[in-house]
Order: sequence, then C-alpha cells, then structure tokens
Amino acid sequence: MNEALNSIEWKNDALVLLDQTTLPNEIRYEENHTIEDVWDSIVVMKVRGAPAIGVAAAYGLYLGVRCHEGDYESFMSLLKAKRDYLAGSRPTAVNLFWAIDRLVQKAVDADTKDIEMLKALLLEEAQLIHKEDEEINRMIGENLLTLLEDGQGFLTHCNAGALATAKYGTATAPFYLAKERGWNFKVYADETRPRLQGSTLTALELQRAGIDVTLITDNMAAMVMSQGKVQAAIVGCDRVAANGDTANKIGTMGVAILAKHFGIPFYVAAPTPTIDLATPTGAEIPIEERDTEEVTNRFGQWSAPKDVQVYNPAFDVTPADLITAIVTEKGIVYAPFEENLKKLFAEDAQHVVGK
Ligand SMILES: CSC[C@@H](O)[C@@H](O)C(=O)COP(=O)(O)O
Repeated sequence: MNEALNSIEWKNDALVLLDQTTLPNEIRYEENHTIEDVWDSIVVMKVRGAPAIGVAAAYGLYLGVRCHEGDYESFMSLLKAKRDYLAGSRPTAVNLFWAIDRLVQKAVDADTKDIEMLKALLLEEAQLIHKEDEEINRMIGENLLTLLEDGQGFLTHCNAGALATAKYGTATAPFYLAKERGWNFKVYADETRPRLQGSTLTALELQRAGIDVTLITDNMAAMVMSQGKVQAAIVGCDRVAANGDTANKIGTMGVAILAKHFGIPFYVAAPTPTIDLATPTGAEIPIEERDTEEVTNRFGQWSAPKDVQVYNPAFDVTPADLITAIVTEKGIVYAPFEENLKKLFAEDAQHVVGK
C-alpha cells in the first residue's frame, strides 16, 4: 500500500495542487500563488472533480484579492470581478459557483470594513470549505455503505475519488471505508474516455490504497454487468438539478441505462453543495464542451484523421428516473426527487428521504 495522494493543500501561503495531468506516470506538486495560476489549473484540469474544483476556486479567489490595497468599496468590487473571472473557468460543476459565492457572501455579511480583516475571513472560509469537504465525504461513504454488502462487486465511472476531493472521494468513499472494515469486494473502474480519469486516477488511487480494482474500457461495462460481476454502480456528480437529473462525466448516462437493463442499483454520491435547487431540470445544466484534441489525439499522436468533425461534451445528464438513490452526507434520497431533495435541505438530521 502506498501513501495516499493529496490533491489540494494550503501550505506556506500558497495553494499546492497535485498535477493530475501527469498521473500515473509522474507525481508532481505545483504551487499556485495567483488567481491566474488557479484559473489555469482548473481549465487544464490539473485540479478537477467537482468538490476539488470548489475548494481550489475558494483559495483562488482569496489569492486574487490578498494583495489589494485600497478602500472597502474598491476591495468589494475587485472581489466580485475576480469571482466572475473564476466563474468562467469551467461551467458544469456547481461547486465552483457555490464556493466562490460563499466567499463573496462572507465578505458582504462581515461586520467589518477593514480589508485586512476581510482578507483573513476569506482565507478562513476557504479553509473551512476544504475541511468540510473531508467530513462530507466520510458521511457519504457511511451512508452508501448501508446500501452495499460484503462480497459484492461495484462499478464506478470517471474519478469521483480522493483525487477529486479533499479526502475519501464521494463515489469511492464506501470503498475506503469497506477496506478499513475488512470487507472483501471488487471495484471495476471504467477507463472513461476521452480524458481517462478512470485509468489514470481511479485505478491509481484505489490500487495505492490496496483496494481490489480492475480496470475496464467503457465499452466493457455491459459485458461485466451481464456476467453478474457488479451488484451496484456508484458514480459522482457535477450538478444535481432540483428534479434529480444529474450531470456527471460523459458516459455516466450509459452506465445508468445499462444498470437499469441488468437490474443493478445505480447510486449517485452527492455532497449537498453539488445539489443545485436553483436549476430546475437537467436541461438547464450548462454542459462543458472541451477541445476536440481530447478525442482525436491519444498518447501524443493523432488517432483520427486530421480535420474530422468532432463533438466532445465533457458531461452528460442522467435522467432522474434511472437513478435508484442520491446519497448525500445528510442521508439517502429516493424518488420523487423533486419533493425529497427539498426535504433534505429543509431538515437537518440524518435520515432516509422517500422510502
Ligand atoms: C467527486 S467528483 C464528481 C465529479 O466531478 C466527477 O465524477 C467528474 O465527472 C469529474 O469530471 P472532471 O472533468 O474530471 O472534472
């Protein structure tokens, strides 16, 4: 077993990010000192995964204003301008907007106009978001574990793992907890074309943790399910709409359709900051389209004819009716999601909603 890789750290007044674009070949940490560094790290996906993007963006916003000298009004208008700048980095993961808006609100609500005090409050808030993420994921893992059994096989897509969060991951959290409890289980990790987060990240982090992980290409999922090797599909999410429709890495909807066909439960691991009640349905979730080279070039060379037309949506939306349950840190939510997601936010205790 190898030491866990830490995707995000605040150290020596800088944001230290594990560069996820060089994994699994090279483990390289990079210091981000400016908001521009952080913007770039998010866009090129050195840091990625909805919760990690949110945490990085929170620190990034602090970095964007920490050197400002001037009066309260100029500080607040800079904070809002820098918020808008970061908001343009990636559109789908709602955690980004949730985190930077939380920082802006912190400054708006503060009972001081002293800008040095405001800067300190912003850093504190970013650190709090970071710390909360760890606890959220552990609770998601505990809740998911109640739906799973020792001896089973699980399939996951993309990387909703420790590398995508502060710790444990969301969809992978039950795997880490099951391992701690001595369960005997297998994880099938979809390779996840075109960026290969399943092979470069999920297979890597689970293998380093000593978890029994088997890498498959995306088009093998149906075969593996048909052979009875999978008892639950567990995925992360970038944004859950108010009706339960869920945006996650491209290919997730296919996994959900397969799971339904084979009668396998399909669980979405969702921290509450990823649930966006302001977006009514999946149709309103902005879907990022990325560079066509992600599809046409593999391993540093062309794997398609030059100038071929390419469509490269980075996410798809799984319709709510394909989802067995949305598992959050506060509890497990069942259909009807529109009604039950609202209840989840209305109440504060641990609970199961809708079953
Ligand atoms: C806990 S991470 C959840 C999602 O963000 C994850 O499943 C995913 O789709 C990541 O996409 P990415 O494009 O790598 O940022």
